[in-house]
Amino acid sequence: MFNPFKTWGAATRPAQPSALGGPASSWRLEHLAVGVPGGDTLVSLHTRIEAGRVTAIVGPNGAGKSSLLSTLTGQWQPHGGQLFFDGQPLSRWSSEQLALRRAMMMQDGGVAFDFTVQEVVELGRYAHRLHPSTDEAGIVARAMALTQVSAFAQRSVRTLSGGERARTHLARVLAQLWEPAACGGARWLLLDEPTAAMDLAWQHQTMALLRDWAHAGPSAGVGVIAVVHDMNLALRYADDVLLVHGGGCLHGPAHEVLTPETIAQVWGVGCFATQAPDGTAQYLFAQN
Ligand SMILES: Nc1ncnc2c1ncn2[C@@H]1O[C@H](COP(=O)(O)OP(=O)(O)OP(=O)(O)O)[C@@H](O)[C@H]1O
Repeated sequence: MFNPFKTWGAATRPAQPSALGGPASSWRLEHLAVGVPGGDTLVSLHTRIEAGRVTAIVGPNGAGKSSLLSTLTGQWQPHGGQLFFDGQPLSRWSSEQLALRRAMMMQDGGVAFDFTVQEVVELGRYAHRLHPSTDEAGIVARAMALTQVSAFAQRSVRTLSGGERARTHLARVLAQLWEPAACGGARWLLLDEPTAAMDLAWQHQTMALLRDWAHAGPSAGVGVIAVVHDMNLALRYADDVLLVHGGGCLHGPAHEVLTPETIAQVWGVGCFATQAPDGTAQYLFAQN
């Protein structure tokens, strides 16, 4: 049976020039089969994700979004196909090399020990311990200031609210990638529902910050891959959307993937387009 989710990927899109001026950095997913270790394959993907852009991973509960992230981070082995990071199979990268190039914020923000907020953010700098920056403390302080957790610096993360904890982990991953990697190449943020626990203002501040890191400012050129459930956040802040559904994916510009028709087909929710004052398309939803 015809399944559009298995036929349209971004694999044939031309490479974007790198905002860093170097060679384009990308993840290449070649017929990549993703699934829980020892379980069935959840989704197969054949596409390429490029740096200097925000890519939102969307899809229904259980579709395989977190599983895809776990595969991209190397925590889970692919069930099949190939996964290349900057042209090299992911398995050929050492964890030390990868830690200088990509930072991860997974769904469970719990920490095993009773760390303070500052200690959690300092963990982001662990990857740089052999070649520290000239201002390690300043990086940690600036990352905490950016996500406004400085006031909690000496509190145990276990005592924070869900949103405060999420902002602490956001500061951690930003601290990890604060400076361009000495080895060159773009830096990547892999984030699983970073805004899920955040209030309305922080959802927008976080997505705007991620977009700035991808597009503008001193950190321009960072690749951002983030699982999000909010279609309007994805429409407003993501360049591309990778929609995981029914064992396959759609990947392309956000407004081309997240059409009212596709949303109705995938989630069974009615969707009416409206326009924000800045011209951004946004949707109103109603159960069909
Ligand atoms: N460690 C695990 N062991 C067994 N099954 C798992 C495990 N992790 C996930 N699964 C199952 O794999 C499927 C995909 O899970 P995954 O977390 O990737 O979905 P998701 O798209 O991220 O969903 P959500 O939107 O609910 O976060 C689900 O059916 C889930 O129950």
